[in-house]
Amino acid sequence: MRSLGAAIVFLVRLAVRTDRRRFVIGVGLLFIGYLSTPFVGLLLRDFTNSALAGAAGTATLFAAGVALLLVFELMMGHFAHLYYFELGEQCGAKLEDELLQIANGTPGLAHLDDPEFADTLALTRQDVGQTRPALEGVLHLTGLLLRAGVTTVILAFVNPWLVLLPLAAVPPVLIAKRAQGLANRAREANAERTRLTGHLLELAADADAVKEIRLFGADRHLMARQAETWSEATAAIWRAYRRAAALRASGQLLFALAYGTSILLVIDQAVAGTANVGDVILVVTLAVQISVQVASALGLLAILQAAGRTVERLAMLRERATPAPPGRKQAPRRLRKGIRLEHVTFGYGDETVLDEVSLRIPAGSIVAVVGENGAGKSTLVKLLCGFYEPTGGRITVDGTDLRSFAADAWHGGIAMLFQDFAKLELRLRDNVGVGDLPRIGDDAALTDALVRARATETRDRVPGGLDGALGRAYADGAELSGGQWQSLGLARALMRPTPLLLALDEPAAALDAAAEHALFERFATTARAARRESGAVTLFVSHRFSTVRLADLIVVLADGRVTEQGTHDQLMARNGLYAELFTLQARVYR
Ligand SMILES: Nc1ncnc2c1ncn2[C@@H]1O[C@H](COP(=O)(O)OP(=O)(O)OP(=O)(O)O)[C@@H](O)[C@H]1O
Repeated sequence: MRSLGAAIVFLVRLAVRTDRRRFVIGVGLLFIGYLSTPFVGLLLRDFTNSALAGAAGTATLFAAGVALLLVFELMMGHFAHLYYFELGEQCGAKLEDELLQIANGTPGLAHLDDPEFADTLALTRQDVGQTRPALEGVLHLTGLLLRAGVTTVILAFVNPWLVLLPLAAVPPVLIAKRAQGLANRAREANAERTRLTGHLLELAADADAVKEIRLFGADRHLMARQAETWSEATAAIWRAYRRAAALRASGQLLFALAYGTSILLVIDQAVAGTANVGDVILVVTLAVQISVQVASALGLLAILQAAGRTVERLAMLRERATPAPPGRKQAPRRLRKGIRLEHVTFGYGDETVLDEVSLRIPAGSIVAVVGENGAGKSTLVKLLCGFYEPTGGRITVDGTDLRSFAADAWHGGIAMLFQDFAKLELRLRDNVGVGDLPRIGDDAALTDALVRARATETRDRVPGGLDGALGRAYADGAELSGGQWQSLGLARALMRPTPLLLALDEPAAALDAAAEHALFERFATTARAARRESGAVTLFVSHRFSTVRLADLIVVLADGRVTEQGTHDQLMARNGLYAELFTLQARVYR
């Protein structure tokens, strides 16, 4: 019940905050409509009595009154709907906004890696689509309660015992609440399976995955797994639904008993002469109304209980979201000394990924990070970008702890190409221009970045050039190769005029050898310009040693530790892992 109350308070507050005028008018019209219904019973009673007394004129007037009242009730409901429908949609949009804030307003990425947070976020996003029905549910339920109040008063005038009839609606409501809880628990217990089912379906329909899936003949296997998981999940959920339906039916049976008893009571009164036929018609009409109301209230309660869960989830997300504290420092405009990692330790969960990493990266230097798969190279880059905070040690920029900078300020100084760069299916201008939003409309700046990223050929392939659309999301969107998408990612990174950190995580992974060489040449030119302008540090992760050897400092990571560092010549002379890997690659590519 507490979560139900919380949902009602939450939704009413949200609606009032969103549009008070619309709320008041919508509620007013709806309640007027609801309150008019019981009076239909009174008019029917008077119609019956007049007809039986042979007063045809009065009876006709009452009959017309019934018709008018019914039309009035319908009209009020219709006009009210226009107001609260729109309001419900606005409330949903507001919650969507809040969820985006929660997901993006917390600095770093650690919260998104937390499975509980990610699951709750996904579930809440689904549920937010139900905001409008939930708000409608609150309004209708309140209307029903008001109507029940008026009905009770009218019934009390016929026979005081009849006030118990609306109360007889309470047990079915409580039983329905239990039934809904049963169904909810079953859905939650099977949420993992339901998610897996959805994922397997998406995988089978995903254009990128489908090639390999077909080639390996794995489609049947995946669909069989999907069908198996789906039938397991649905069997468990349907079992719970069947039990919930049986419980609800038992509640409704209780109400039907009360309904029959009250009609017998008033018929008995009529036989004894303490009530007239009109009273019998009145009670039958009101009892029918109550039974319809009980059925609608049960449906509304189910919606509101789900809304209660959403409110709880939202509260959990709000609690976990930690916006950056205000008053943090601004990042320097120019690097003077450089970046230092002092005994940096980090892990995504319990497992340590970086272990006591200490490094000095002087301002203006070009650093290459090498190491085997899973050694922690990308993680190191993400820590330098401030997406995660070290669990031990610290990273300093010109002597200042990275944690003390405002996240936005530090990100503003980073030009980054991620290993899993984003294929932003937007107009080409937006795809590249988001790298430096103030210059998104500056064709010269965009072209310069495309030239430096060697992406002009890609631009020329896109119908409409800078304003052409990219990707499958558009009917006329240009589809690009992996390397072409990456070249746009690089152009995006190069949009920033004076970065402090230019970071490229395997920039050449999708390029051929000639393109890689040309890329590094241009990259070195950009790095030298950035070094002059802002003392920028350039850091790149690569598995290609022909490129790596050109760096000022090469860092070898193994199992999350720095095992070697120095220039190419120093590391070759050391004859360690670097020398071994370099020689191996040189021999293969000779
Ligand atoms: N978001 C994440 N959540 C949990 N574990 C992660 C996450 N990202 C990476 N890891 C784990 O951290 C370890 C280091 O990953 P990282 O991507 O830093 O390696 P890498 O050296 O860049 O590898 P590669 O050369 O294959 O790109 C791996 O064991 C990986 O499974």
